[in-house]
Amino acid sequence: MVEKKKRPVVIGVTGGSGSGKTTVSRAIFNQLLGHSIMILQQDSYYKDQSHKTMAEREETNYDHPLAFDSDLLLEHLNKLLNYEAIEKPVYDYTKLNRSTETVTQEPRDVIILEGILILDDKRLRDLMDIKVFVDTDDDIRILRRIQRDTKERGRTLDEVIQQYLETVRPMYNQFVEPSKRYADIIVPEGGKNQVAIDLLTTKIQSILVKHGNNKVFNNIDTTI
Ligand SMILES: Nc1ncnc2c1ncn2[C@@H]1O[C@H](COP(=O)(O)OP(=O)(O)O)[C@@H](O)[C@H]1O
Ligand SMILES: Nc1ccn([C@@H]2O[C@H](COP(=O)(O)O)[C@@H](O)[C@H]2O)c(=O)n1
Repeated sequence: MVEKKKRPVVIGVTGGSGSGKTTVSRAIFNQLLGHSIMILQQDSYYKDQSHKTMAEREETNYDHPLAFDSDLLLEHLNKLLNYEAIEKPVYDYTKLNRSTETVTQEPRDVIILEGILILDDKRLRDLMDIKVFVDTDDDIRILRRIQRDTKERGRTLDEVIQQYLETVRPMYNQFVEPSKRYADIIVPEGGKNQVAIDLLTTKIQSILVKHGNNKVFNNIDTTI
């Protein structure tokens, strides 16, 4: 009998900033802990800005597709699909730049690709087995963002509001929300939507079997 070539399963999780993408991705990750699984965040692939001054970096539109090194992300995703390890970039929010360090990411059977603009890029979309859009009202998302950016990213309320009005909201309307049409599943209530998480994990397990990955692995590396 000819043995089927194994192929990892790719789940794309998108939605606006603060919608609950990370929470949903972690919920799926935790529910599939027995499998070989990883989360790849689009945020790690913000373009290198070493040639820019700090003032110039503050001017960057971080919600536009051109802010990301999508070619590198695509190259890495293709490597992971071939069961090759990647040197994942590390983003440093304090420097508004990619760090000089990289992290070795070993391939896994389940790849959760998470980020605001992953469904906007057809090349990435075409590699996904399941496309998920986490749908959360704008007012909830901005409130979450204010909390996160003032507590964890050292930004003032005025800065958060200005960035939201100048780039986050218009880019969401132009690129993120329209990408919802490509989603297989739209998840309201994000990580708290246990029915959606259960349905997704069951579907992932059935695709794993179809892709020749019917073994349950011990998760050696649980770093995200
Ligand atoms: N369904 C939910 N109910 C309440 N709080 C939530 C829910 N989903 C996410 N959060 C909280 O909202 C914040 C943003 O969620 P996160 O998953 O990081 O969003 P994203 O990755 O889309 O920016 C986090 O503090 C998280 O704990
Ligand atoms: N230097 C940066 C880089 C990114 N952002 C914001 O992050 C958001 C995406 O991440 P989420 O976890 O919130 O989805 C995006 O909306 C960028 O505006 C930033 O503020 N500064």
